Amino acid sequence: MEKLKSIIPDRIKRTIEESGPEDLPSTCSTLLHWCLQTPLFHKILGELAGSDTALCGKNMEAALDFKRQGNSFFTKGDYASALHFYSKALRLAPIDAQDMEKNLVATLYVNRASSLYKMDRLVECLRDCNRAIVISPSYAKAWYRRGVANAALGNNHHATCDLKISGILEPSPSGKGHVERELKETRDKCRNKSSSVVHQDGRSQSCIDEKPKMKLNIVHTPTKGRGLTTEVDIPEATLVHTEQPYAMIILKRFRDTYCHYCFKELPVDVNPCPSCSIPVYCSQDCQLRAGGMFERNIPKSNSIHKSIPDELQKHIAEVIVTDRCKLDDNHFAEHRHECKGVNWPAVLPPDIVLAGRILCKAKHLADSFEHQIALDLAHNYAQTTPEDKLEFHIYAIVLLSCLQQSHDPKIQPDGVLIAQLVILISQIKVNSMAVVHMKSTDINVAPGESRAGGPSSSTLEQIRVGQAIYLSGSLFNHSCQPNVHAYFISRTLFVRSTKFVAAGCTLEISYGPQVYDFIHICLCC
Ligand SMILES: C[S@@+](CC[C@H](N)C(=O)[O-])C[C@H]1O[C@@H](n2cnc3c(N)ncnc32)[C@H](O)[C@@H]1O
Repeated sequence: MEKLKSIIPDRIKRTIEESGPEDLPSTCSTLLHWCLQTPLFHKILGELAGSDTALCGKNMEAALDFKRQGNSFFTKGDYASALHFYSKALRLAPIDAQDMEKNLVATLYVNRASSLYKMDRLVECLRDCNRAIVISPSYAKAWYRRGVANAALGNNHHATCDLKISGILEPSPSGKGHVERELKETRDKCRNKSSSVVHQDGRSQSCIDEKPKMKLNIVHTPTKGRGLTTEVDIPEATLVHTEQPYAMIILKRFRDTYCHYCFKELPVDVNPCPSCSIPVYCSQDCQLRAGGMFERNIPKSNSIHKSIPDELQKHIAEVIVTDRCKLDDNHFAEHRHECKGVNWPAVLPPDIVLAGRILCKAKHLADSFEHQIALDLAHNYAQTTPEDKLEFHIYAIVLLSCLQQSHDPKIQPDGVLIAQLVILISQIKVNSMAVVHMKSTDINVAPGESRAGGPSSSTLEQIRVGQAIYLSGSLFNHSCQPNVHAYFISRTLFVRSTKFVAAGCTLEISYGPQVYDFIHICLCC
């Protein structure tokens, strides 16, 4: 990109660097025209959006190689390393690929479930069994592993059903004998103990249902543009605002450790995107919310095996449904347009990929690219540095061209659309919030000094996991002596008062220690 920037003719650079918002359709159109005639632009576009250079797609050979390494560690009893390699294989395995006669992804989930079982991670083991069963409901080994894990958890009724199904589906006589023995043991245990059901999906219910009781009003302030107030007095520690993001993106360095949808730390049984190798999620639920439903030929439970009795068919249907979340019709799957295996979603800066998400969401809501994509947010394009103006232009053209090539050929980059995208990028710079999560790390001091059975102390660290646009939340202005504090739980923004705020006072957060791109006005500064 730097190379492309360096060969832009000076006269085009100058008009862009001196441009105001009203000049954008013309400057964007001029730069687009130059790009389209420049071989380097087409080369860059080919690398970012071309299918022959796509590195972020699925890769059967690499997946099989990781699977072999996983199997080798499993055989040696190194279950943590086996789990690591099965997860790597899952990230690359094509969803419909067969490995011998079984679906490769389902096999990998069962192999990983076996490692998790050995590591005594039974809830995670059950989740992986469920994932395998959703993909291959007639996979005897998946039902067997599920039965054994349920038995270990004391879910005796589920264990018995799982093992009975496994026994019916298992083709080999020795395998059937093995299942029979396990079933007998489980039945014996059932006789001696009462059954307790341990939650199988391990998804925690959200504890974030608190809603603010007041309405926020938009006011025009003399020095800071629009701001927010309320008509009532606000006691200290009152929740004044909650909001879901309009669009959100994880930062590059947290791609392997945090869920790309809910931004929580990843569990050991990560869920990869079924269609590309970039995002990983903490659950099937998050994966579906981010990527939408990938239609596959999942057999109806009653067609799995004719000799399975009705009560077990019911059990199969319940298991298959466990991992499906309900999405409303208007739900926008924010990663869907990015998962074609091409490189741009992994390579372009998060700000720009976020702009792509907003653009595609606007298209999804309006069902067209012809409608305005601009959001009702402040921007400061006029005050932007000349270098940034040039950069916004280049990225806007590159992003639109990538989307046209890899997502929707109906997108036609022209001066007007590119100008809207340049403004959108400026709005993201001014309004996007750093999504910060707290992480506690246990610290053990010298061995003799630590308390028995636990760490001697822990530190609480703020981790900036991602970046998001909250349409109302971005109306909070900055103060060095703020009266409200913004924090995040998963994707939700919460704003709470830190002191008593009298009715009519503007509610202001601290944007944090940074170099502000506006003339910073505070009573205290
Ligand atoms: C996230 S927006 C806040 C909402 C904005 N005032 C509006 O009208 O949409 C950030 C912008 O608000 C203005 N702003 C916020 N706090 C300010 C402050 N303490 N001093 C001056 N301008 C401020 C700046 O223009 C800044 O770029």
